[in-house]
Amino acid sequence: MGIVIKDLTKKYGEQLALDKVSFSIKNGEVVGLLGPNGAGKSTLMKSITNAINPDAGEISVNDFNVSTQPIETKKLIGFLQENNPLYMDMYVKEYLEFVTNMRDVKKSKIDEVIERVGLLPEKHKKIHQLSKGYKQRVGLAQAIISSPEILILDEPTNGLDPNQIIEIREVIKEIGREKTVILSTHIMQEVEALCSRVILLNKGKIIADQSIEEFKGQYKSLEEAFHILTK
Ligand SMILES: Nc1ncnc2c1ncn2[C@@H]1O[C@H](COP(=O)(O)OP(=O)(O)OP(=O)(O)O)[C@@H](O)[C@H]1O
Repeated sequence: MGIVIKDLTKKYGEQLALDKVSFSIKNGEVVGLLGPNGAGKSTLMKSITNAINPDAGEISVNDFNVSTQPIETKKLIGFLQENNPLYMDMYVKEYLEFVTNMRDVKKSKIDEVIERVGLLPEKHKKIHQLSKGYKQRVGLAQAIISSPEILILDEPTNGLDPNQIIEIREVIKEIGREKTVILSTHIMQEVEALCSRVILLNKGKIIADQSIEEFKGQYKSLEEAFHILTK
């Protein structure tokens, strides 16, 4: 059960983005995925969610194989993608209604999720009229609307103001009490606030995989660990 990844490899042309990456995540863990720009974090997240096809290796989610049983695995996962692709011409509610239709989710979840991610004051707007932070909330809303067992968030607080960062972190924290969460971020504070474990990627390889406590035992801070391990 959980997420099991074996020897995952992905190349874009000559660029090796993931190089035989292997690890497992137990259900209920909240894992921070860290690494410098271009380390392979988004590629890894897109592979787990079946948004791209790896060249080699295997991924299973709750014992379903991501490449051969995509329907089963997609039902288990909510995904907030990097750059948060949304239908800009739709109203917030209209878009979330579209998502509920696609994923076979009850319409009653729409109002619940709008409130949960703090979209109430902006719900009457079209998505293109929203500020970046509120667009990010719509992305988070679509990721959690089906109450997925696993939530994968690619830089979820990117572009948010400090107040919004705190609010969105609270939402993620609450979800992380019950569900499995993998999130990528460049903000070390965020990892410390939300995650119990860190997987550090560099040039497509895992260079560290341990608990926050273990990192803190070995280094002055998570920032120092990142700096020393990735330079
Ligand atoms: N569609 C693509 N075509 C070609 N190369 C790509 C593509 N997507 C990613 N890459 C390359 O793969 C490598 C890993 O990129 P990826 O986006 O997974 O890194 P990342 O860790 O998420 O980086 P960042 O922190 O900057 O978001 C990089 O060298 C990147 O240029």
